[in-house]
Amino acid sequence: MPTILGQNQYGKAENRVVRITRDGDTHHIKDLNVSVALSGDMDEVHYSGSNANVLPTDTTKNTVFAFAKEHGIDSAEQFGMHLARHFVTSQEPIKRARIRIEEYAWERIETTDGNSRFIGADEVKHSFVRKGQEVRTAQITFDGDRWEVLAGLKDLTVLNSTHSEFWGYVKDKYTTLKEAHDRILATDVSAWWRYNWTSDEDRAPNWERSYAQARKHILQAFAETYSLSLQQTLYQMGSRVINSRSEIDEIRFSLPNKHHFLVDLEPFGLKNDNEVYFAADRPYGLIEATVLRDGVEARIPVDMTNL
Ligand SMILES: O=c1[nH]c(=O)c2[nH]c(=O)[nH]c2[nH]1
Repeated sequence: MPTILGQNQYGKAENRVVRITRDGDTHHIKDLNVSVALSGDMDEVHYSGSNANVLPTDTTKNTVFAFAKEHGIDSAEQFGMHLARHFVTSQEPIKRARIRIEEYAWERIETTDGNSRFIGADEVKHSFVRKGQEVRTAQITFDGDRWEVLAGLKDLTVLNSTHSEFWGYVKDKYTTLKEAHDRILATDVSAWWRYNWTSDEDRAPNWERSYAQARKHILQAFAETYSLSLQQTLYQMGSRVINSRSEIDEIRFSLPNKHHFLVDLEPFGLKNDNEVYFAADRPYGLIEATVLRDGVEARIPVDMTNL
């Protein structure tokens, strides 16, 4: 049976580009997932394998990152228009470009304590939390006599665009990681904490307020810690919760290190001054630990945060 080629398109999907714009020590973030689909005179590559009309998908990826540097990202629409116009007008065989973009919204982490040297008025200028993300969790156990209440959250996505370093680590023959003195630190916070209330004879905590306060302290500690490792940030977040909430004795975190790699723009004659990053989704570092009030026994199961 003879066959003919039908509709076809190609390009690089899901380019995760993060653009940081620095206005003094106030940083702005644009976080996009950009998919490029090109079509045009592409019969030959399908029929005979001739690549004469094919702009590599790898090039379309590079263009996304280079344009983030060269043109900035004012809006997803404008950025998409720049890209689409570029592909259609610069390559004769390309007749149509479809750019799909998802934009992830971030808001600044607020502080009310006024106790950090990194804080402006009431916001940390380089610390962000993803909008509308987290899921609140709870686990209640009762044996007819005693209560155990665990509470927590997951998918609370946070990012510091500076005040994070990672260096001085062990190096063996397989180590290739470059030491970082100014990197992005981003994670999806999963946490479980345990209330020390166990008996109906005692007054139970105000669950709503405790949750809101624990969340606030986690965010503020993340924003206000000058981090030398995600492990250190984790410990700061945990001890901030334990020290400020007497009703909580124990907190366990599972923190994926969401790596952001600086994109090498040198091949395109562009300098990347800590502005354009590739947000990798996997593999990721996974940093997990419990922080306890001194003298209490650890009860939160080690694998709780993976449930
Ligand atoms: O904060 C970090 N902790 C690590 O243990 C680690 N390991 C790594 O490769 N990068 C990082 N970052």
